[in-house]
Parts: sequence; C-alpha cells; structure tokens
Amino acid sequence: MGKKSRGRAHVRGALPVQETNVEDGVRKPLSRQKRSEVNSLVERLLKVSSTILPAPHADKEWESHLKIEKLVEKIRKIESDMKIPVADRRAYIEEFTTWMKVYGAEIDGVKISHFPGYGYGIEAEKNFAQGDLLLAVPRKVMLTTENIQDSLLDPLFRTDAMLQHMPNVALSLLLLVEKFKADSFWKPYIAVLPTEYTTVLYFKTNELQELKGSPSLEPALKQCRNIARQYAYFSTLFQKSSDPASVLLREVFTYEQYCWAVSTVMTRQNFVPSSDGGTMLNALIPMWDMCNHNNGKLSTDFNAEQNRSECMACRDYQAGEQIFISYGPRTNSEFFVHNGFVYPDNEHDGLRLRLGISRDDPLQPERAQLLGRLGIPASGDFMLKKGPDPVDGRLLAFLRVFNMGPDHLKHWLSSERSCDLVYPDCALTTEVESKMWIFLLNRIRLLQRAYTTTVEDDCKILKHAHLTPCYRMAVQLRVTEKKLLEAAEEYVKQRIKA
Ligand SMILES: C[S@@+](CC[C@H](N)C(=O)[O-])C[C@H]1O[C@@H](n2cnc3c(N)ncnc32)[C@H](O)[C@@H]1O
Repeated sequence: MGKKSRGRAHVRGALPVQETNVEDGVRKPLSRQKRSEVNSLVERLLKVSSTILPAPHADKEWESHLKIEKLVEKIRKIESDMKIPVADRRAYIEEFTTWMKVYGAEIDGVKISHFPGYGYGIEAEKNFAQGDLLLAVPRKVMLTTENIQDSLLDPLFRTDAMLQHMPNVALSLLLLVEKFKADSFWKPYIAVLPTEYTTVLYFKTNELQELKGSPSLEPALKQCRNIARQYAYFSTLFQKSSDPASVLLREVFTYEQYCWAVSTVMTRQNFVPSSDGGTMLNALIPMWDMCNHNNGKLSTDFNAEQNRSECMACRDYQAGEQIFISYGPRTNSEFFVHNGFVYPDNEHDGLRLRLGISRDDPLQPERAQLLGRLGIPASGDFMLKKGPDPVDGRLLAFLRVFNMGPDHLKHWLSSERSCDLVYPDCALTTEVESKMWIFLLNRIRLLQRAYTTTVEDDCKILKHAHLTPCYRMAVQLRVTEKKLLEAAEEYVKQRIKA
C-alpha cells in the first residue's frame, strides 16, 4: 500500500507528541533474505515458547524468558525494516468524535482530554449528577467478534482452532485486519488508539527484573511467553496460507504489531451481548474505552432495547473533572499484567498465595476430603487481601484444615458443622488456631524476604524523575505488594498475641 495522501494537521503543542496508528509513510515488505531469516527465527521461537516448563518454577520461567527475549530481539531488529512512520494521535480526535456522532453516539457533555499519568481520558464539559447518562455508544461503531463474519478474517477464523477457542486473540487479529485494510469502517477509531502500551509485553528485561521476588513475575512471564508463541504461530501461518487475512497481514505482521493488537484488546475490551442476545462477545467500545479507572461501582450496561452500551455517572461530576469508571474488582497484579497500570489506592488489592497439601502428608486424603466438602481445592491459589481483614473465609478454612491433627480432622469430617470452618468465630481448639497463624506468619515472612529491596528503597527510587514508565510501574507494584504484606503480618501477629 502506498503513502496516504489525506491532508491533516500535525498538531504540535505543549503536550508530548502522541503517535497515531495512521500510517504516515511507505510500507516496505522484507527482502527475501530477511524474510527467510525471520522465518527460521520464528520457527525456533515457536519451539522455545511451546516448551512445557516444570510446574511453578520461577528460575526455569526466567531462563525460558531470556531465551525467548533473545530470539524476539533478533526478530524485532530485522522486522524494523517493516516499520512505518506514524503521525500524531491527537490530530484525529475531532474526526473520531464527528464519526461517533454520525453513527448515533450520545457524547454531548464529555470530551477526550489528556491527563498526566493517565494518557487520554474523558473530561466532563458540564456538571453531571450521580446516575446521569455520561455516554451511549451504539453497537454499530463497536468492533466485536461478531464483526468477524463480515470481515476478511472470516475464512481463517472458520478453520483455525486457536481463533475459535480464544475470542480475545480473534478480536486482536480482527483489529489488525481493520488497521491494515484500506477502507475500514473503523479507521477513525483506530486512529485515536494509543500506538504503544505499558503492558508487560513492552517491558525490557531489566524492567521485568525489578519484579524478582514478586509473585507477579510468574504471571507476567507467562503472558510474555504466550504472546511470543501466538506471534510465532500466526507469523508462520500467514506466510503459508492463502486466505484473504493471511494475504493482507503477511507483509505487515510483526512481533511489535501483534503486541500492539493484543495490548489494545487486553487493556480496552469489554463484553456485550451478541445481536441475538444468546451469548457474550468480546468488544472494543469506542469512546467508552477512553475512560480511565478508579475505585467505584460498575456503571456500564448494555441497553438491549436501544442496542447500545450506556455509561452512567457513578458519582457527581463537575465540569472540567476527569470522569472515571471502574474496571472491576481486580488486584494490582492483575491490573499490571492485563491492563498495563498499577493503582496504589486499589481497594480490591490482594496478593496471591499458592498453597497446597503435600502428597507426602500422611493425612492428605482426610484434609483433601474435608476441603472438598467446603468446595476448596487441596492445592491452588488463595488471596491475602488489602484492608482490615486480609484473611478471607476460604484461606482461613484452608489454613485450619492444613494445620489440624488426626483427631481434629476426624472430628470435623464427622461433624455436620464443617461449613463453620470458613468463619472467624468457628469454635476450634487454640492449638490449631495458633499453629495456623504461625504457619501464615512464616509464609508472609518468606514472601517478604524474597524481595531484594525495602519499601524505603523503593520510595527513594520512585522520586527519580527519569524512570521509564515500565520501570516505574514495576517499582510501584512491589511497593503495593510489600505494604499489603506488612499489614497482613501485623494482623497475624495480633492474632498470635490474642
Ligand atoms: C481503557 S484505556 C483508557 C484510555 C487510555 N488512558 C488512553 O489514553 O487511551 C486503559 C488504559 O488507561 C490507563 N489507565 C486507566 N486507568 C488508569 C489509572 N487509574 N492509573 C493509570 N493509568 C490508567 C492505562 O494505561 C490503561 O491501560
């Protein structure tokens, strides 16, 4: 495809230049030799990223990440020949807003503005009272997995198992198809999307290394490995298939483009009912997806009668204020891995604890049976929560069962009141109670010792102005984790004293 000739203003003002996804140069395919180099690197990447690692093993995961990174770096270097210069994201906001209104969006009273620390966001242009309609986005402008059936992706979608089973991956590829198609209906929307993200896929090795000791490192590395594997899979597929999507994407599909597409979807997607109401669809909802997150109630709903998503004010807003929505009760680790940000005031924060009954434990069958009765697995992920009650009923019951002796287990297995084990005031011997609090305290201290810095060190680091956004986020995340552990430690110490 040749250079775009559409005239537009390159607005350069006080704000940093925000690139768009609109090409501002000539797209160049790779030379034959470079294509074959990429293909052989991709083959190796597919192998390395598909290797099954031994169950949770941080060192092995890190080793594998370094191998993947090495290959990805080589691929990126060659693929940089395919890079297309892009223009200012901000210059397209007006065109996008007009497009939204033409297709029936109700967005009077709000506008897109830049907010330091958040990127773009939605600003109130008038006062809103709690419960008022802030914006309404018709289905027509949404990009959903239902749009695949009328797109170039449809033939590939129908035959590819990964696309059939992973709607978020399918939506990512649909987005790429629409981005590179000459006459996409969604061009005005794609033009105002960010060109880069701060999801873990954009972290350099030294930035990810800042998470050593954190329980968030493992899901972050897994995410990087999964995306590298998917990239390698599709890169190979597009080179050899002749369906319309493969033909279109063959010359433009790079690791960077794939990271962009999946990051767009993972940081912005929502779910809406299908047109027949029978199922839920992964959807990109223009304009709504410009809202940033804070604590609060979910305030977006799909209005089936009007066939549109509606977002209500979850509190009063004054003109000039940034409007926030809640992305839901996620921990900071989840925000970090899936949404590309850390929210220090997160009231739903929590820290994953992996706990399990050892197979070598002679009482394993009894413990597993009792836990099973409570609907709790004998091994799995539990959560230490932020706030005054860090230990919820599920974790409490696990710890109790884990620390019971044979007589206690026998008693609770024959009791009709075993469900009481999830309640703090359940009548349990002090022997089991104190054993379990000591066990939890040791576990918390083990987690604390795994970090290589203290909260004080981290706070000093965060004062440096020159940190990259990804580096800053990694340090912010470990601060939230350490503070949570500190509070939980204090809570447990009080229980031991009592
Ligand atoms: C749905 S988009 C919101 C619009 C986005 N700010 C933009 O410029 O396009 C979600 C992204 O916004 C940013 N974001 C949302 N809430 C945030 C918060 N509370 N703090 C920092 N960044 C936030 C993160 O980069 C996140 O990936």
